[in-house]
Amino acid sequence: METLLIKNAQVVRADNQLSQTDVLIRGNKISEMAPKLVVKADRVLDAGGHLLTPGLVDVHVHFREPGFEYKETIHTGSQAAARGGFTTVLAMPNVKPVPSTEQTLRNLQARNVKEGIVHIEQYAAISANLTDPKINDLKKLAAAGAIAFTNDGKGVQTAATMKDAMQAAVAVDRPLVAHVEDDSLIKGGVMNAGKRAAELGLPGMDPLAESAQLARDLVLAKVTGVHYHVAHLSTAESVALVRMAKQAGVKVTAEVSPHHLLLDETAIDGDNAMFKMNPPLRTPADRSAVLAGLLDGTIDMVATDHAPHSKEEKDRSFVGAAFGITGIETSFQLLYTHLVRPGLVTLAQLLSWMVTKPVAAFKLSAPTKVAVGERADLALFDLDQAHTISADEFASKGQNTPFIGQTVYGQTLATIVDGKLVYQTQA
Ligand SMILES: NC(=O)N[C@@H](CC(=O)O)C(=O)O
Ligand SMILES: [Zn+2]
Ligand SMILES: [Zn+2]
Repeated sequence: METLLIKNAQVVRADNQLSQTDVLIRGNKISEMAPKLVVKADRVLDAGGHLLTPGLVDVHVHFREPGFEYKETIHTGSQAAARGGFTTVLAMPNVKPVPSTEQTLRNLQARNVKEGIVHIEQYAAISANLTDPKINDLKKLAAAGAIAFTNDGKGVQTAATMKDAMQAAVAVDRPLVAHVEDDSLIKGGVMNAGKRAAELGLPGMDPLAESAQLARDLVLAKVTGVHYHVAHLSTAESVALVRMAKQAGVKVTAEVSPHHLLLDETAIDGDNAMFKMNPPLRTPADRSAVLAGLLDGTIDMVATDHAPHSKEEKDRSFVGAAFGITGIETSFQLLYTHLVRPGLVTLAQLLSWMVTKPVAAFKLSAPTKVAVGERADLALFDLDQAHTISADEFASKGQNTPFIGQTVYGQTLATIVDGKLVYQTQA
């Protein structure tokens, strides 16, 4: 079996202390760890005293293939994931055709395996075209290996459809993931309704579009007993609802995106569609609330909602541009820089939100620690060297992020999947 020896790495222990180690990988597993390993290996990677972690896990990415390969492909999306330090991602079903049948799902899974350089789990759609009131055959889709079900991109508009979907998801013991958005409250809005939208003269979206549908779903989740997962939660009201629901014993988990943690509507510097995404950037109070929710465990994890679009689709005014920003190549770096470095959270906390919690919530096979016997899905990060994010460095086809130009720490030096180096920075 192939061996790879990683020399002189630092790993984070559960108590947030760093400890120095060499790591020997044999095949796809870690076979030995010790401060100094004297062994012959087929390949040696000098970690240079940098941070080695379990590969990051992102439960919310858009890879656009098939149907929208001009925005991203499975290959470029997974290269972007590796460049961000991610080794497992869960791909959203808003592609063409939407995986609503066993056959379309199986085709997509085969493509993920063939084209992907990281582990890609595939979501199946709740209903045809993400909009049909009648639900798909979730039993068949689960048997074919759907990791969970979602109509991400669209809210499930009626309680009847959501209740049916929850009951079907319970029956196959898979999570139901919700993009909560009540269309009747959106009214053509393109950013959060409120002060900034008024200043910019742009149509606003009522934040109740998120929380009102979430409240409905939490009641349905309580009654059906489903594991209900809230995608890209973004308002203070939503945090309060999930907090109450958890206290009431509802089986609910929630994710927040890096941009909702780090930006709010006051950052929108004009009619600049780099700041256009769904849900939109909210108020400073909402931003504080989602961070507080993450800190107190109401929100379980961070997910990027990596949503690449072409230059042309984002070069339009706010009203005409596509919703969504990329995120998988900058998320760890931004959160490390803005949350861990200033001492707001620990590295161990950040890794729990980007590895341990997503693995637990979605019952993934990905490793959650760097330890002997674990699958060798690993990432090596440079926490010391400053780096300025630039558009031309992305592996993703998408360059649509408002974080271009920011200086961050935590660049990925190397990423290992199943014991194989899939990404390494040029020295
Ligand atoms: N987040 C976005 O603004 N856009 C996503 C869809 C989604 O996540 O709802 C996309 O697919 O582009
Ligand atoms: Zn969504
Ligand atoms: Zn999404």
